[in-house]
Amino acid sequence: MIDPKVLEDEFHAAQEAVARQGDVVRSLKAQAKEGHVERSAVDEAIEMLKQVKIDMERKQKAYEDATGKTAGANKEAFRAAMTNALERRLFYIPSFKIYGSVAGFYDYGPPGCAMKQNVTQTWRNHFVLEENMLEVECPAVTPEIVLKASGHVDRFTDFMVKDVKTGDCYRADHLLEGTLEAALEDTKAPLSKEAAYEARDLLARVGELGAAELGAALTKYGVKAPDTKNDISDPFPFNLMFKTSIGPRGDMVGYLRPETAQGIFVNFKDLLYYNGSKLPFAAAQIGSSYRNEISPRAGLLRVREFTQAEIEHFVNPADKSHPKFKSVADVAPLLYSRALQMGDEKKPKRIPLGEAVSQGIIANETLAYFIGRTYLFGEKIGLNTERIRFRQHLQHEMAHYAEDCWDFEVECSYGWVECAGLADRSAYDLTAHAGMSKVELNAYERFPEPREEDVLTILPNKKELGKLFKKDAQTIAEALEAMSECDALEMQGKLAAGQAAPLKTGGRTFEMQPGFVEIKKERKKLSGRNFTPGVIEPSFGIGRILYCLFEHAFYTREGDDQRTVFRFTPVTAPVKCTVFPLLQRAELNEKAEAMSAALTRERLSNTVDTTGTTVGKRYARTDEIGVPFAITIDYQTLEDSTATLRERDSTAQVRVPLADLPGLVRRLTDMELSWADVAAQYPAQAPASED
Ligand SMILES: Nc1ncnc2c1ncn2[C@@H]1O[C@H](COP(=O)(O)OP(=O)(O)OP(=O)(O)O)[C@@H](O)[C@H]1O
Repeated sequence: MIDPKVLEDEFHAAQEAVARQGDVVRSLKAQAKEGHVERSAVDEAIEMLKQVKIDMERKQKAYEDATGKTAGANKEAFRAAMTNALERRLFYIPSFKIYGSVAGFYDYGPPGCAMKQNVTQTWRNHFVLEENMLEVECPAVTPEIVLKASGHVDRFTDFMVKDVKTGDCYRADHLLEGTLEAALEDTKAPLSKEAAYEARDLLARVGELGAAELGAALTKYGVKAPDTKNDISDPFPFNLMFKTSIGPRGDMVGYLRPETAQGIFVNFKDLLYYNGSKLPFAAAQIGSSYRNEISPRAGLLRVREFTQAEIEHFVNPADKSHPKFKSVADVAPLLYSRALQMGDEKKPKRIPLGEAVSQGIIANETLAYFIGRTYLFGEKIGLNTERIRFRQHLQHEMAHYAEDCWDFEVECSYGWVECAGLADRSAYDLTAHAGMSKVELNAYERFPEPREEDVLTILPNKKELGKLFKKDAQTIAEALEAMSECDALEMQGKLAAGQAAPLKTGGRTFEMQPGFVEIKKERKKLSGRNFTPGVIEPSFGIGRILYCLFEHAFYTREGDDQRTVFRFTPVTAPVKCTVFPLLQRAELNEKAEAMSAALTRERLSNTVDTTGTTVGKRYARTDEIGVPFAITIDYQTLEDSTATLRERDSTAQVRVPLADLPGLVRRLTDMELSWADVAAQYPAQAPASED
């Protein structure tokens, strides 16, 4: 195998050749304009540019195939150029900027807001509308008991280390990961075979290391504070939730929710009733979540307040088929299954979802259905489907109750980023909330035929309870009857051994003695059963998706003056159309305003640019925020009521009657029509110079 370093060097050399040839083309073009060189010299140089580009792409691919990474050095330059465009055009802005900003918080500016809204609305249409999901909106401030039940109060922690001199905080696992990756990639001082094996093994387990093991590893690999190279403290757990108090007395602890899902679980009983007590059904929530991330650094990818879009699809655990699975059975996303991750090649593979389920790669149809729908959603909003994959959690990455988990990962300059998690969480969440709230969170299933089964019965001895507990007896009897099977059997065990057993209800604890309650299993004929539904949870982060979309859409236009463009799909583009009066003349401006009003009536966001600068500059400005279509009003418009319509990516133009334009742009935006359809229907217009 060729040394990846050699491949990387070859790729960089090819990149430089492209840049040099780009300069040659630009200079020849300028000279040709002045008549100093023949046009054929420009064409020859452009042909040459194409060749060196093909060579560069081949070398980039060879490097990426050999290392599984996105080609390195230009990543930072690409990201810097893109974030520059995003921040300059106010897609997003560090929050509280005039006060020096606070890490992990961003404001969306006008185009950012519009895009976020478009992505969220597309998500709602694609999932909520399509599946008839029950959408809810719950408060972000959540009382402690809810998050105690879900496990967040005790376990929603990351290990943190501090710079011993400056007190700066870092995520311990991220520091270790960075150090291990650098050690494994270091071609100047390569690790021995054994050391590389150990480092790789540790890297795969970083997320599950306890404090002691993590601390030992940080010491062994000599990890220092990245900014100062000072020593770091031992790792210690840090809970990521923002704590607050509810009410003026300040004695009720609350947290800002770290995910929107819990709001759905606590409403399960009412939602099931709303759905006619029928399963399966799904509920969804879109809203802000809050995590006090230890060291948020990667822009929108890791922030402290972000929008989540979550689905909880409740199913009978005995039947996880999905009625619409057929519609995605032939969809073949890149699947990075456990087996492929452990295999020699370590590469994902396109596998039709029907096959993935029948071969047991994905645990069940419902989970696979959502994987398919997520893939189609990514495609719809304009993510590059070659840079989308679904990575299955390794066994040790999954919570003990989870049956199968896949991350929807999107490749960007930071590597593969988790943009959504899709998990079969079994009945864990509802069981946890039923246990804490003492409210039954069950569904009922009627059997096709009655059947005989062992059934648990709980018979409180009301006479005995009344004598001892007086007015509390009724509450105690009800709490006994509402016990889960697991709690009841535990109590039965204690009472049978002649011991007392505690019963917690309404914030108090009562001691149950033998004889207070009879707990037994009886054989009964049943026509149905109560059960705790399982849940399949697709959980999306809108900000991460948006960021990846920015990266996939950003490019610098061929050759000439390196204009930056976002090739957003019309569905997600922040503004759908710009209207330009060719020159600053009242009669042209008037027509432009009328066109803008007509577009607005079609619910198409649009702007009129009357700045009077060259058309080329105005096109460049709209390309830079990804506006897909532009209408130019010129003197011919005054004569024959037509205008030019330009498409951003091809820069092609057609001449269209004014009356047709709003409807046409509407259909293009809804992707009912392609640009090829439009070009076939209307006469081409020789493009005005874009210089
Ligand atoms: N700090 C964050 N900033 C932005 N989006 C986030 C953040 N944390 C989670 N998300 C989004 O919410 C989705 C679901 O949350 P989940 O709890 O599964 O994330 P996670 O596994 O904790 O993420 P990570 O491991 O990257 O911290 C993620 O796939 C991601 O898109």
